[in-house]
Amino acid sequence: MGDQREPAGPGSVDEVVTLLRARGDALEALLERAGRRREEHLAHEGRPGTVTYSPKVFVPLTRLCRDRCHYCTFATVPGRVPAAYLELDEVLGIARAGADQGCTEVLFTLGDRPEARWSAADAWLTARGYASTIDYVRTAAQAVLDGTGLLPHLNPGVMTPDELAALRPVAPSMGMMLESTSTLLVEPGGAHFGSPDKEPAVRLAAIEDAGRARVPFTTGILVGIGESLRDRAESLLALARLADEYGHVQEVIVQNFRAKPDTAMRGEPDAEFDEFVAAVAVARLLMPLGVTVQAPPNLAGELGDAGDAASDQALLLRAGIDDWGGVSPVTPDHVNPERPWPGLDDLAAVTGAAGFALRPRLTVYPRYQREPGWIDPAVAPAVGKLADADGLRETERSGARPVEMAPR
Ligand SMILES: O=c1nc2n(C[C@H](O)[C@H](O)[C@H](O)CO)c3cc(O)ccc3cc-2c(=O)[nH]1
Ligand SMILES: C[C@H]1O[C@@H](n2cnc3c(N)ncnc32)[C@H](O)[C@@H]1O
Ligand code: MET
Ligand code: SF4
Repeated sequence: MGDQREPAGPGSVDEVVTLLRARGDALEALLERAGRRREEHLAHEGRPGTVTYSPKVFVPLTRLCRDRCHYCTFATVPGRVPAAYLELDEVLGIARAGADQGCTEVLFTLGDRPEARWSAADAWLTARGYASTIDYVRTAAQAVLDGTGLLPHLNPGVMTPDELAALRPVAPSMGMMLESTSTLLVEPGGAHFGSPDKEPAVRLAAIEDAGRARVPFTTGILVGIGESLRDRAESLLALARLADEYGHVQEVIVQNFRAKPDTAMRGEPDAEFDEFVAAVAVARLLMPLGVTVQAPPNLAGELGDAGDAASDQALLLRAGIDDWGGVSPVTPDHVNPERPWPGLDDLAAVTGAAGFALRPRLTVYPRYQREPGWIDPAVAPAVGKLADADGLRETERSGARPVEMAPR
């Protein structure tokens, strides 16, 4: 993987900020550059003309969390949930429903270390003999592997080196968003005030630890949480450096937080989306070849307006994404529950109209399957059973239909 880094262009923070500001003709030029870089990336990976997604189910193992991110509606209090954690049979029920629909991924997304804050979480774990939330994640992921053959992707927040090592045999990939390198956000009034796990130094160190542990890793940034353009530039540069140094960053998610209607950007929805699209394009330019750039399709467009979603999705494709992330025929996006998944036919149509074939993939990307040392021997057979010859997922077996490609 070592030689994949080419000078992708913008080097200094100032240059990156200028690109993030691009609008009008400058934005058009940026999108074209990013599109060319995506073609280069896909050729480098041996899958030209292919945009992927992961057919998945979402397992919100616990919605209790020790952090208090101001944008998060996922985290809640013990009184509002039937139990602190899902039981193993509930997890398996969700995974089996996914298997029936051709899914290959079980996404474990959960609150960070809730036992450090909530006695209900601590009591639940203790009663069942688990030492920590991460210990229970390991058991639940193993149960999914054994019971369904689906592949766990683990997104449990900050992990220590010991925890990464413990989880590696039960999941071919893990992830954690950097969110932002902005230290101001952790100060009073900031979106991360009261969230010790969102301290930028802690997050950067955890992503680095995942690299040392050789865990194929998903990370990314959240756009529009009060960070400045300079913060955004520094965040993307930091991720590019980590990807370059350790080679473990399989994908970078650029996720848009949509500011609520009563905040500063009210009345400028297009400007807001252009700003997000510029961030996507800049991510593509900065990342080494081999790093997928992902944007979720369900956060595009005005809620309930299919045409608007389709045109926003088309813009994301122009900005250089090559993946839509996890899409579920079974479970909602529990992090953004008001935003339903697009139908696969619609997503295939948008992707096809842009000149790409939409293909299902596994949680772990093909290059980590090809190169030795990335996937733990304990979980490698489960990956092998689901993978096509090229390391993606066979289209027929996933329930997704092949798409006619429009001329480019
Ligand atoms: O449905 C979602 N999937 C999310 N995913 C899942 C992602 O779309 C896929 O699981 C990965 O691409 C692996 O296939 C994340 C995965 C990570 O590792 C880190 C953050 C996220 C964030 C989300 C999210 O907000 N909603
Ligand atoms: C799982 C990931 O989802 C993102 N996340 C959390 N809350 C929101 C929201 N309201 N809108 C968009 N993304 C969000 C964070 O980046 C987290 O790491
Ligand atoms: C629901 S948020 C995703 C997982 C973890 N709590 C984090 O913020 O990183
Ligand atoms: S750490 Fe994750 S689950 Fe917890 S409040 Fe923040 S975004 Fe929500």
